[in-house]
This record gives sequence, structure tokens and C-alpha cells, in this order.
Amino acid sequence: MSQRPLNVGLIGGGGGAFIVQPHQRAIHFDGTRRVVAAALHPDPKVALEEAANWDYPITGYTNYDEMIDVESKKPVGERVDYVVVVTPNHVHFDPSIKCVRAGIPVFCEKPLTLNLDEAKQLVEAVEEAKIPFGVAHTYLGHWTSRFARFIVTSGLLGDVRWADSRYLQGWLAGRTEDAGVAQAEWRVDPKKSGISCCGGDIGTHALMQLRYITGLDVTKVQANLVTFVEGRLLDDHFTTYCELSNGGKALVRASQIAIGHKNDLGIEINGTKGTLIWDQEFPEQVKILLPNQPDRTYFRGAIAANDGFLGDLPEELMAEPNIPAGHPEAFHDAYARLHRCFEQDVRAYNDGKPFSCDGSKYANVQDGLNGMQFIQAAVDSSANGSTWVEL
Ligand SMILES: NC(=O)C1=CN([C@@H]2O[C@H](COP(=O)(O)OP(=O)(O)OC[C@H]3O[C@@H](n4cnc5c(N)ncnc54)[C@H](OP(=O)(O)O)[C@@H]3O)[C@@H](O)[C@H]2O)C=CC1
Ligand SMILES: O=C1CO[C@H](CO)[C@@H](O)[C@@H]1O
Repeated sequence: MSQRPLNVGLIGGGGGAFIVQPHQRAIHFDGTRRVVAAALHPDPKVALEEAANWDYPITGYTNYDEMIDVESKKPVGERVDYVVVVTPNHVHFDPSIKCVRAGIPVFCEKPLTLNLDEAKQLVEAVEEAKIPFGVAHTYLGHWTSRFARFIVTSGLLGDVRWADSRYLQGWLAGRTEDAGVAQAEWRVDPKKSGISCCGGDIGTHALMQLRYITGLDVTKVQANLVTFVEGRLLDDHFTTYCELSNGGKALVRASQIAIGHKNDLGIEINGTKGTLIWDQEFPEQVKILLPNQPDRTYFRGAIAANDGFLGDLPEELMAEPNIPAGHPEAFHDAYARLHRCFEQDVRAYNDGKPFSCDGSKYANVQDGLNGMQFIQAAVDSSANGSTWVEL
């Protein structure tokens, strides 16, 4: 028998906001989730107006406190089953911890919080409430990220010696923040963005991609953060040299002044037996380079087990792609996969059953904390002449 669709609430997203749109499309992707309520804007009047003019009917709230208060008093089935936090970084912690304490699961944008202290408090609250909490590291949702993780963590490349994980953009190469671009204005403001602009905004994705695909942690960093554009208070170029938990080494780097680069998130991993290459802008492919063999390019949907490199493939992984190879999956599919997996945990939570929320399908609150520890360590290292700093 089909189940009722889950009810989702939005926090943030009015007035031409960016990432709310991919989220709300991904929420509706499978028909098993729908947006029903929202606190869309810091101005209560605008919040209600925006909700009234939303593309489909939703209940508007003047602010997220009201939404959490009213929704948490409703019975399961009528209340929001989870909320998505799509506000700037300084408005992640407060609504998230209030939802968690009110028993409402949260899917929060990255970086987890404005600072490390908030992140620690949030982890404690989530552990105490025993509630699903996801962090929107979008790119883990690509099927090819899962496939790459299987390849590396099952040892097909041998031991990881070196990884180069990058996220390069060019959109902050000039003073975009003076051109009326709201998304740039808050990202360069330490009160709204945190202690790092480039590192927090996109370096955290490069870190998460590295940790997810290799299953390894960064244990210490030497960092060099640069502000190229005059007048900025935060970095727009972010480079870290890292030690990994298996003794391997890595570069985790990001730039927002790399003119011409759009969303150039990618990773190369060199193991003792071979190399893996994954690029977000070509998200249907994984390249494998082996010694004395032709280079292999694997395409999602056209992958066969036991081909001379791959052995048996996990059933769960192979069952996942649902459109044939060559009909490309991309950004929205990745977001939808994260929401689909989060939905399973929320349904289990609603039914009082165990849920995993273990970081294997989407980033969880501990991953969010790890991102904040990484940023803090990188900022400290850079401020101290690029000395080693442990996470
Ligand atoms: N995972 C990913 O791929 C991506 C993640 N992000 C993350 O998503 C978050 C949002 O980024 P983005 O969409 O670019 O930002 P935007 O500035 O486009 O949108 C943020 C929205 O939140 C609103 N807002 C601010 N404070 C409140 C409040 N108290 N209550 C309700 N709404 C509020 C803003 O209103 P106002 O403008 O009036 O302040 C704005 O409408 C960031 O944390 C960012 O890092 C962003 C892009 C991609
Ligand atoms: O993935 C992303 C794409 O770019 C945005 C703007 O820099 C980031 O905030 C976001 O996390």
C-alpha cells in the first residue's frame, strides 16, 4: 500500500534565494515528499507574502519560531515530518537546534554552523534527541560518488597514498559583493559567513568528497588562506596540505577567484594499485587508470561486474540508478537522492524504528562538525605561518 507523502517545511528561501529551488524540486522528485509549510524570510510580512505567492499552496509562517512551535504541537501525519534549512550560515544553528529539541528532523545546508562551538552544541543536541539530521553536501548524492566510494573503500585501488580534492570557482574574482548580488554580500561578511569564506563555502565540499570517497579522515592540516580581492575580510582562496588517517597525504583546496571555473569540484586519488578521477561537472563518469592497461571510463548505468577490474558489485548500489545510461543525471538528481535517503530515516524515526543516519548515504551532523573542525584548524594554521594543526 502506498504511504502518505512526507510533509516538509522550509526555513529560508524567499525573495529570489538560490538553493531553496533545487531543494524544493528534489523534495518533489519522487512524489513521496512535498513542501507544505515555510518561514521564508526574516521580515514577517515578506515571509507571509512570499508564502501566499509560492508556486503551489503552502502554509506560511511569520518566522521559524512560530513554525516550530505550531508544527511540533500537531500529531505526526499532520505536522512537518522534517525541515530544510536554507538560510545563510549564521541562521543555521538557531533553527536547527530548536527543531531538534522540538523533535523535528532537520536537513541543514552546509557549512553546518557559523562556528565550531555551535557545531559541538548541535551534535550534542542531536545525540540527545536521537533524531535524523542531514547536512546538504549535495555532491555525495551523485551515483558516481557512491560508486567511487565503493571502488576506493573496497581496496580496488590499494592503499590511498595521495588525493587532490579541489573546488574551484571564479564568481568572486571581482567585487561581486558591490554589484547587488545578495549571495556574495553575506558570504564575504564574517558575521554571516563565519571565519572563512572560500573554505567554509566550498572547501567543506572538497573535504567531504575526500572523506566520503576514501572513508579516511583528515587528521592535521597546514593551511594557507589568501584574500586576493582588496577590502575583503575573509579568504577567497584556500589551500590545505593534509595528513590522512591512514598516513596518506592530500591537498584539499578551493578558490573563488579562479576565473573561468564554474563549479569545478573534483578529486583525483592515487592508490598503490591505481588512480581514480571524478569531476562534478561530468557527474556521470568515473575514470580509472591502472598500470600498463588502457584507461577506463565508467558511465553510470553501463557498468558490469567482474570486468577485469571490478569484482562483484553491491546489489544496493547497482539497484539505484533508475534511468538508462546516456540520459544524464545531474545536480537535481543528486539532491533528490539525498532527500530520498533522508526520507527513509525520517519514516523509520516516525515509526519509532531504528534509523541509520550513519553518513553512508548523506552527510550527518558529525560530518558537519568535522567540516567546522577542519575550517577552524585551517584558519589557525594559516594565521600561524602554516604550521601543522591537528583536527
Ligand atoms: N549544498 C549546495 O550545493 C549549496 C549550499 N548553499 C548553502 O545554502 C545556504 C543558503 O545559500 P543561498 O541560497 O545561496 O543564499 P540566499 O541568500 O540566496 O538565500 C538565503 C535566504 O534565506 C533568507 N533568510 C535569512 N535569514 C532568515 C531568517 N531568519 N528566516 C527566514 N529566512 C531567512 C534570506 O533572506 P534575505 O536575503 O532577506 O536575508 C534569503 O531569502 C548557505 O548556507 C549556503 O552555504 C548554497 C548554494 C549551494
Ligand atoms: O555547492 C555550492 C555551489 O556554490 C555555492 C556558491 O559558492 C556554494 O555555496 C555551494 O555550497
